[in-house]
Amino acid sequence: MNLPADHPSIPRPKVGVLLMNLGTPDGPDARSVRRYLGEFLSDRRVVEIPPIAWQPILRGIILNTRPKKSAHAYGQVWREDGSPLAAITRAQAVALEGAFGPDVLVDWAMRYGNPSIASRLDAMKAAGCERILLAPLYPQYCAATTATANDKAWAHLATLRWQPAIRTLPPYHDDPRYIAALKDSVETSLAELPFVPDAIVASFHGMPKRTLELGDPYHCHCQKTARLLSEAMGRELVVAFQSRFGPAKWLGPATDETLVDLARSGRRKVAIVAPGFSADCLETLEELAIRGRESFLEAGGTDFAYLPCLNDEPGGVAMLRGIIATELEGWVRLP
Ligand SMILES: C=CC1=C(C)c2cc3[nH]c(cc4nc(cc5[nH]c(cc1n2)c(C)c5CCC(=O)O)C(CCC(=O)O)=C4C)c(C)c3C=C
Ligand SMILES: [Fe+2]
Ligand SMILES: [Fe+2]
Repeated sequence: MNLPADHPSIPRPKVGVLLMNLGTPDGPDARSVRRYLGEFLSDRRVVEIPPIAWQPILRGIILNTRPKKSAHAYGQVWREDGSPLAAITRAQAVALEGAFGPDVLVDWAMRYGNPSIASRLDAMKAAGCERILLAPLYPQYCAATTATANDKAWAHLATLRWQPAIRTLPPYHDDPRYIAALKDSVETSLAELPFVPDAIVASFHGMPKRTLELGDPYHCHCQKTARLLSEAMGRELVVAFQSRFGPAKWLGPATDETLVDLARSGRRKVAIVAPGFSADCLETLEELAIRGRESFLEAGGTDFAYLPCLNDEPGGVAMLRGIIATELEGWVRLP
């Protein structure tokens, strides 16, 4: 007798879905930020300078100057339930609990800091998960984000005698469900504004230009997301790249300079959205919504609005449910 693979009499092992995001300090204080930045900026996927040259600069200069400044910035956006990035990623995991049926556990982890990827993989194994979907929550693939999150999981799996089966969530920069969720979210936010923007900026996190030249698809993925979102909305979007770090040449145009140029060229009412971030975080809430606003208004702009990320809003959660369900095919019977 040949039973179909999804026959109800065939027992199914438990499945884990691990949402992974970048990471964040444990507190908005210089000590915690120093520990976090030390781990983050020592990752060779993030700073591609040989350690012999980079570590003295990192330990001797950056970790002695940046933590105080960054801690102040984190303090401006910290919430009762912690760092926005961690709190929102946790809320996304909670919102997805039960979404794939009783045999699928959903949990979350951070590439740097806590909760660590290793500790959550261990918890999933202890709960009986024999199959795990690693889900780096980056719509656009970048070696400095997607690949390093997966690397960290592989490194832990390398220590296990009995490994679970593993799949990874591919980048979803051009998935129609992601583009539709972005369009709905942006249009809903725009409808609530007290002004009609002259320009809408789509700001993506930057990266060194050299990584594009070395073949990282991140820049192309960002451009494609922006094009598809612009087509879906039937409106022009101004693409820019934020969060420049260090002296090397980064992808451009830079968001801060773009905002100033827009104000000076007479586009005085601007809305800005950050489609590359699945959750609001320091880079959106402080760099865009606070500092971006200041520099735009100082340059002569009159109205500025930061439009939130998809976060744990129903549209964003439904999109995550859809793209994750696609990857679970054959592993679970979806409710
Ligand atoms: C969304 C994609 C991201 C890419 C690509 C990325 C690349 C990248 N980032 C740095 C340096 C820093 N990034 C920082 C914060 C930060 N970066 C991302 C996402 C991407 N980074 C997020 C979501 C966050 C926010 C974290 C939070 O806690 O809210 C910071 C730390 C903040 C600070 O001290 O100002 C640094 C530094 C590099 C070098 C890089 C290279 C490819
Ligand atoms: Fe970053
Ligand atoms: Fe920043």
